[in-house]
Amino acid sequence: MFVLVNLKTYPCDPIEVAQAAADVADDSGVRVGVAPQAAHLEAVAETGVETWAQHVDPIDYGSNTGHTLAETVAEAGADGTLVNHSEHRLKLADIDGSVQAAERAGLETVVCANNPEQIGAVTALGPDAVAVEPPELIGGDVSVATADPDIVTDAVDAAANVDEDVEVFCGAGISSGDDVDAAGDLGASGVLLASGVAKADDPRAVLEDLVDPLV
Ligand SMILES: O=C(CO)COP(=O)(O)O
Repeated sequence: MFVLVNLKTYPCDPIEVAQAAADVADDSGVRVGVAPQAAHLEAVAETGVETWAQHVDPIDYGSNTGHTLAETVAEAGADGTLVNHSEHRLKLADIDGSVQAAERAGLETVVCANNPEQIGAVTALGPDAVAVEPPELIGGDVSVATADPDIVTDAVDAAANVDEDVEVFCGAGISSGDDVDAAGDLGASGVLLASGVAKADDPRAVLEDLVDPLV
């Protein structure tokens, strides 16, 4: 299982979380990544943690203002990028362009989607993974695997029907090792989470609990 922590724009210390995630990954052997804001990518990558961007734009070098270029994200030390997060939704053509830009720059890709139908559509674009995150459960305290297990199993089936090589993650409301375990039982090979770590008083303790069933 891959545990990918999206820091969004929460007012946490990205370096503290990144250092804790790097230590927890080292100690447990579990794959743990951190997705900070673009301005924090370089500092987060310097901790040694697997570092992910929250977004890249469907652009190339040149006359683009206020955009995020995949190559610059990779040079800052990122290993991968989210695309089409529910809080940064793109048109299908732009999701395709962002995935292509990420691949051009050597970044791994996780394309997010709201439901199994969208998972099928974005799987066809050939990312490394897709992630189903029901928007109504994001930021809540009930995990998607508990609140709506069918969404996860249907997403796994929808992706497999299009391309069995594309991994399926799930996210929303995940905050404990039990939630990670339940997601794995439903067929997910990774989880995306944010508030459970970013808003925690002790992010290191939450990270340790998240990986506990995987050790
Ligand atoms: O959007 C998410 C991860 O990208 C999920 O957020 P929460 O973990 O806060 O529900």
